[in-house]
Amino acid sequence: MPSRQPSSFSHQQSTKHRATIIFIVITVFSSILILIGVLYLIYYLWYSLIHRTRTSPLDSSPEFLKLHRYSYKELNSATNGFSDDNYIGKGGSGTVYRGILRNGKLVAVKMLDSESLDAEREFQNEVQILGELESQFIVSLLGYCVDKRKRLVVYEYMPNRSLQEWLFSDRSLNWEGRFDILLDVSRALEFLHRECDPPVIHGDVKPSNVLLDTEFRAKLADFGLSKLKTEPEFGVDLFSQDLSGTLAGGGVGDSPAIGTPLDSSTANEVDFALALQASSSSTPVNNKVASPNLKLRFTNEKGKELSIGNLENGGGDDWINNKFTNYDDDLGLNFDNNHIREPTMTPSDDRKTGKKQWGKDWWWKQDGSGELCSKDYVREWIGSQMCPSVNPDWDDDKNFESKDSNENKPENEEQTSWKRHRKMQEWWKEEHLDELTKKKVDKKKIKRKFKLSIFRKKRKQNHRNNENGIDPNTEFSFRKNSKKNSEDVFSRELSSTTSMRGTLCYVAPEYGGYSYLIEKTDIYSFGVLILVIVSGRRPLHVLSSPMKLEKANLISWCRQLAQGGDLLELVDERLKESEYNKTQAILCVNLALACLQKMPELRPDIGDIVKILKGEMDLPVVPFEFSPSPPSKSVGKSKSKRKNVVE
Ligand SMILES: Nc1ncnc2c1ncn2[C@@H]1O[C@H](COP(=O)(O)OP(=O)(O)OP(=O)(O)O)[C@@H](O)[C@H]1O
Repeated sequence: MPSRQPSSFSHQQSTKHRATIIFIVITVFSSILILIGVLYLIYYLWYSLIHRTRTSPLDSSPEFLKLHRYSYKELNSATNGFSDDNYIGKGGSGTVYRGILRNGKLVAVKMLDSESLDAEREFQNEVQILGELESQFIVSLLGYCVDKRKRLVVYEYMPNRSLQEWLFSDRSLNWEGRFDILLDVSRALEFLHRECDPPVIHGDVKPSNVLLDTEFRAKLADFGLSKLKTEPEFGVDLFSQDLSGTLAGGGVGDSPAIGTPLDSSTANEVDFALALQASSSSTPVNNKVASPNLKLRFTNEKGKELSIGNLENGGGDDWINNKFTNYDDDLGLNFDNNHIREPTMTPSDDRKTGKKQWGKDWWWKQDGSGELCSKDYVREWIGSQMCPSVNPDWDDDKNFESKDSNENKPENEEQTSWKRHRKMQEWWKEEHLDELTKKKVDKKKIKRKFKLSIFRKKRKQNHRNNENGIDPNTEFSFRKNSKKNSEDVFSRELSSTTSMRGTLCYVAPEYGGYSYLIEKTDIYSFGVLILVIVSGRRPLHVLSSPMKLEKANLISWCRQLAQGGDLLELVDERLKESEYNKTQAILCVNLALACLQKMPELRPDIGDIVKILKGEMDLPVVPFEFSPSPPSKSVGKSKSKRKNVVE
């Protein structure tokens, strides 16, 4: 009996021990489970939070719902991992690849540059606007992909790529093909301006945005910069707002020819963006005039500096030179210094005439010997972008003020340069502050828009690109992250501005940064497109001899010819090798002249353009500034429209 007691005790002990172990195990397990649950919950909350911020706000918008949403995996396999073999081209906002979807459909996939805010905006624009459009003249948007930070858009594939690739290469388009393309683009614009409600302004009409299908019918693409014409913009009449009562005679009918020099009081009223185009007026200038505010410098073959012109305001040239020395390279312009001679007109001559020449009439010099070159063109344009009153970078200059005031000390090169820079600012203030105030521009907003530093950075990058052998025959596109590869004509970022849109030479003069984008802005670009299609060359293109510099600016050259030359001189030499429709070519050039008028309201509207191209309507009266006969009011009032067609 006594021997049983210890055994029962040990049994009790072991049961208790087991229970403790089970309890501990259960506690540990449940704690682990609870911990895992809590961690999962935290992860889930974190993930959904992150996921939500990465989802495009447009995801729930009706346009998105209508469009097909592709997965990144799907597009990745369609393009074979975005392989080089499928690479089509690079634009200002992304890279385009050819792809084959699972259903066998051929598509073009554009991968937007993910780092850029502009890319996000362009993505939303493209999807919201293009996603809504259905027309045989507009490239179809098939779908999109949003994957974390990646943004992709899927378009119908256009086998013959862009018009640019046909116009500026060895391949050639015959006259009929070119004319049909013009008609198609005009119908695309007619659809956008007249059939869409609200109207859509494309904002970037140019050859690389005209895509060609198998039959070489054209479709307008790239709505990244496009804009819906919103309510407050209806009826906005930019020019009558700003210029009425300031131009001689006040009304349009009595206003001077667009190209006629204005006196200094009226010149202040002209939109500073006129300089953007540098599309000089057709009015010949009898005196060779350098921009009174720019001393122009070139280097001859031996590296010796040629100095052209003087500075009324004392400087700015070094600054401009330092900053933009390579722009002629960037534009692919070769200079034959023999063409560059000293202008005979000095600033004092300029004062005598009482006319401000800046931004006007400076490109083309009547006697053909004092032409300025594209460097000046770019300088003038750049100058127009550098609004000192609103550009934070100009403030740096204050640092040099003390140095400037210390006149006893000899100036070093840097000081001289900055002094000129400051004078340039003052001049700019003088020239443009009025306009800015008149337009009630929110200066803070503009300050953000004119980020010179970004421009400088980009300029350096572009220069590097140039050194790396990238084709310098380029168009300047006001877009971010332009890194097209060497086989492609690439766009270049000049500003981070949100409203500065379009492509240099194609953008209308009134649209210089912050004015309204209106239908007539597209009409201007269409005018440039006509000339480019007819001539088969870029709007700004300087070749070494035998082409003279006066022909470098296509628009100016066309305006010159309109005043007494043969418009058919503009026609692409490749077309001249065989028969082409000369009547149609003349009609096109005259139509271009009408579209290129500086006053937007004088440009024909797209409905009329389509009718004119179809032969259903006569050309409008050619602006008397382009008339071969001396400008007179009676010409403008001529009853016979056809008589005014320049031939
Ligand atoms: N749907 C398409 N089908 C075939 N090729 C296309 C299509 N879309 C674009 N491409 C090609 O890809 C190139 C790049 O197009 P993208 O629209 O990105 O830039 P871009 O129009 O050349 O320049 P930017 O964006 O600066 O205006 C075009 O020049 C064109 O040749």
